[in-house]
Amino acid sequence: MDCNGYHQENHDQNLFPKPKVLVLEPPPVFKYHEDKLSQKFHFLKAWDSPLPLDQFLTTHAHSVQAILSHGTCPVTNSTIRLLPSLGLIVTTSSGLNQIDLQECRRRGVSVAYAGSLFSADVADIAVGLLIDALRKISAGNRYVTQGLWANNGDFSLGSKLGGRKVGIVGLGSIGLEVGKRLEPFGCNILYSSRNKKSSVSYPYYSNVCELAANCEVLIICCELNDQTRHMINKEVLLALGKKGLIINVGRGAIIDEQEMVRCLMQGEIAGAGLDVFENEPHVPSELIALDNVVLSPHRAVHTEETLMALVELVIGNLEAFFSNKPLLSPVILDE
Ligand SMILES: O=CC(=O)O
Repeated sequence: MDCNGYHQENHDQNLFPKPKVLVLEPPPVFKYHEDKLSQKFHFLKAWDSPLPLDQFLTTHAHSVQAILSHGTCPVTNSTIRLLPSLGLIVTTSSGLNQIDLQECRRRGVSVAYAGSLFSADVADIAVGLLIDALRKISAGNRYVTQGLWANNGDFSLGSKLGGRKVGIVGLGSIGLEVGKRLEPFGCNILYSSRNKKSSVSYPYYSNVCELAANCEVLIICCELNDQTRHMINKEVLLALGKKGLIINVGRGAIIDEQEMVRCLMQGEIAGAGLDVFENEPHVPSELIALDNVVLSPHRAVHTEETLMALVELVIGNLEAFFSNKPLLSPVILDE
């Protein structure tokens, strides 16, 4: 047994109790794989307790060494401060905006995340939303299922994907996968990113507004942080222009959602394909009513296959932590 009280080969709960892991809100992975996770760890379910959160945390304060979190579950500095034994936060997300990383750094709490596990799945959805928005697949589905086709209605023309100038905002692992998929369709890829990438020959724009002015589609693939919050504002949307489409698989708050809704309603941009929203699961009713908008419930990251791989990664990270081994997918918390 190691100093964290964890014995990897042991399965006898009576002799060696399972390590306790705090869960603030049920992560989506619980819905499918809770049994598998529970074979290894004892989950303290804050949301299931009649106690108010603070009281629940205070009750378990000294026994919580690890938290299992997910993309829309905030782990705030007040939560971290109530847990003096906390050493690890494992999030099932690639995004980290929901965790107070500064407090983790200050306290020496490690963080593990999904890394690029979802990048291919997210890129697939980005391309799917783009094709849907251009070729009106969802709108066509509504047209048929609402009986309009049978009633000799008129269905408007879509636009071609090939030859389109696509601006990728954030050329990390998701953005690169999006580019890789769209090149064979004959799209011209441009991008903006914190830094110019030597691995690609796509034209680079350090300014997102200039990128928008030079492309017909913007695909948001970057992370949400203080620099990117509302980075896609009125100026960028107007630069994208009346024929422009916006696709978002990053985080809702990267776009000024109110401004985007206004631009869509007033025809200042042509359409949108959105997997993420500012205030999930709330989606502005104006977006729901628009026929030129394709909506998806923040599911770009979830496929059966990737969730299986995610469970293994979560288990691997927790086991590594409780046996004092290096984490499988650590977040590097810079000074
Ligand atoms: O959106 C989900 C994630 O960040 O993994």
